Amino acid sequence: MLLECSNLSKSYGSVKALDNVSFTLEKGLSFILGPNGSGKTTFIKIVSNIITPDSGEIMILGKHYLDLKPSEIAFSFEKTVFPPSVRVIDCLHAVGELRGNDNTDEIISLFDLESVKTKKFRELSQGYKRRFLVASAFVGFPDVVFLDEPFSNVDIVAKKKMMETFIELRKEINIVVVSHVFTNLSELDSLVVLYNGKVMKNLGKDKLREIHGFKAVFEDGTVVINDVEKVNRLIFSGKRLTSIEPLSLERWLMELF
Ligand SMILES: Nc1ncnc2c1ncn2[C@@H]1O[C@H](COP(=O)(O)OP(=O)(O)OP(=O)(O)O)[C@@H](O)[C@H]1O
Repeated sequence: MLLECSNLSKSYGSVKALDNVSFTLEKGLSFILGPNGSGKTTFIKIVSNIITPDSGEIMILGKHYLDLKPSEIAFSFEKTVFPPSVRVIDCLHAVGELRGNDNTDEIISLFDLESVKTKKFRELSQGYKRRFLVASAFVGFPDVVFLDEPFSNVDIVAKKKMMETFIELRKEINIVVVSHVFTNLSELDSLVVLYNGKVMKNLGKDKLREIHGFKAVFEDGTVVINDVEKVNRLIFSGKRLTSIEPLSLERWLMELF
């Protein structure tokens, strides 16, 4: 197991941003998903020690989360700003030195930063800034990387490439993506869905692969998911079936809300 979060709570005044949240993440590639205001940022701020929880515990790779060293855990935040005049390549080298393993060249190649490596942070487009911030978390190949909204401002081609890179890297590095957008859900090793500060779903690899089937909609608005007997019963009771369509993991997720 990669991460165990137990009874985690954090309130801002009367707002319960995380309300007694417990979940587990498997090693590999995981997503923590949720709509705006569900508590995702609060969680990543706690893990990165920016804020302290009111109660609860997080264990990562068998250690208390605050006991992990910079060579073991890394973060990419949505709103991180690097010094504007620092060059991409110099910044990645500095991170590599800090983590005791400077594999900047490999990172530049993995995240397609070759064309901008000599540019200064302020010269990067929003999409390249995001790619650079995400890439910087992987320098030195820490044991686990937390990525806050890694796909924001990234075009669809770069997003696809980034996701392929995550899928490739997960054999060596545990990756936790915190996001309100999702992709390739069936390839994940675990998924947590947060909603209003609570865990709505926590699924591992096997369950994620199981979510497929069908969705039947009846004329009176009744929706039946993956229940052939119920569909038969409703048809026998005289209800008219208006549509039946395949159910994907993405559709299943949307049905939750
Ligand atoms: N510093 C703060 N002070 C007061 N309330 C806060 C603060 N930070 C977050 N909140 C509230 O806590 C709740 C959870 O916020 P959080 O930012 O963790 O959600 P989120 O899932 O990351 O949302 P988003 O996707 O919009 O970034 C929201 O109701 C938010 O308004």
